[in-house]
Amino acid sequence: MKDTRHAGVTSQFKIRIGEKTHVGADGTRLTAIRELSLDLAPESMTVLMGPSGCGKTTLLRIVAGLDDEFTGEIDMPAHARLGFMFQEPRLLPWRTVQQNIELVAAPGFSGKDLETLAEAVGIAEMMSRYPQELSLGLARRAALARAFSTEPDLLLLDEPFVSLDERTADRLRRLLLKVWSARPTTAVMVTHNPREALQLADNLVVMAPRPTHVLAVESIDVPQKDRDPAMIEALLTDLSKRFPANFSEM
Ligand SMILES: Nc1ncnc2c1ncn2[C@@H]1O[C@H](COP(=O)(O)OP(=O)(O)OP(=O)(O)O)[C@@H](O)[C@H]1O
Repeated sequence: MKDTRHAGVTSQFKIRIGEKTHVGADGTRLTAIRELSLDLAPESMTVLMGPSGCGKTTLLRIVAGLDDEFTGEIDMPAHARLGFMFQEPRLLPWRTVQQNIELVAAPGFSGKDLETLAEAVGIAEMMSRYPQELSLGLARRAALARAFSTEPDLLLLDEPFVSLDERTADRLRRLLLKVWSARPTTAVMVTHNPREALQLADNLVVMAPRPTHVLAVESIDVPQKDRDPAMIEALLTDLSKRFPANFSEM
């Protein structure tokens, strides 16, 4: 499944940020990122782990093209399609789940593709419902389906499973791996949950406090489906010794 990934292959996504400074309404300047360089391995899951407020969302917003007030460059193929999944599902309330997905789906995404995806993420029965009729867990499933329906070249996930109960979060992580393995795409995810990071990441990016940059990139070579709790705990013990600010219990 994952043998389509080639860690040695040149990245199509290169992030080079000299500096990103936020300017508050009162003129206060706050530098969130300084000298950050990161290449995303093709069809890999890159997970960003950094102290609270270090600049992770700022980084995702820049990569997404939502913020262009920075020095540096984001190198990606022209016409690369981006998919997003944020903490808030951000579904349009006046459209059904199906309409929300169809609105952003890739041109070649057929009705059959939609059916298959809805089935895979467990929302087949919910397609004619409106977002406010869904629990947060179901709304996140819909958001996951919407993100994949765009058939993205780059998928950006900003704490997609935060504030869900652990069982629901775990189910959603499995769903993410399932749909992602069926159609591997280059992905970047932000999380505060070290176990989640170790369960999902091919490459784990250890980020410095603000102004943030990359402290280390740890590759986890064992396929996600073969990682058991004992292995995750062993990795976590090792990382929390080396990077206590990023991997201590949160
Ligand atoms: N639009 C903005 N204007 C001013 N300051 C901002 C703006 N957006 C973010 N910041 C500040 O920049 C810093 C980095 O914010 P960011 O949201 O990127 O951090 P984060 O690592 O994603 O945080 P968290 O871990 O809490 O989710 C924070 O101090 C934040 O308050």
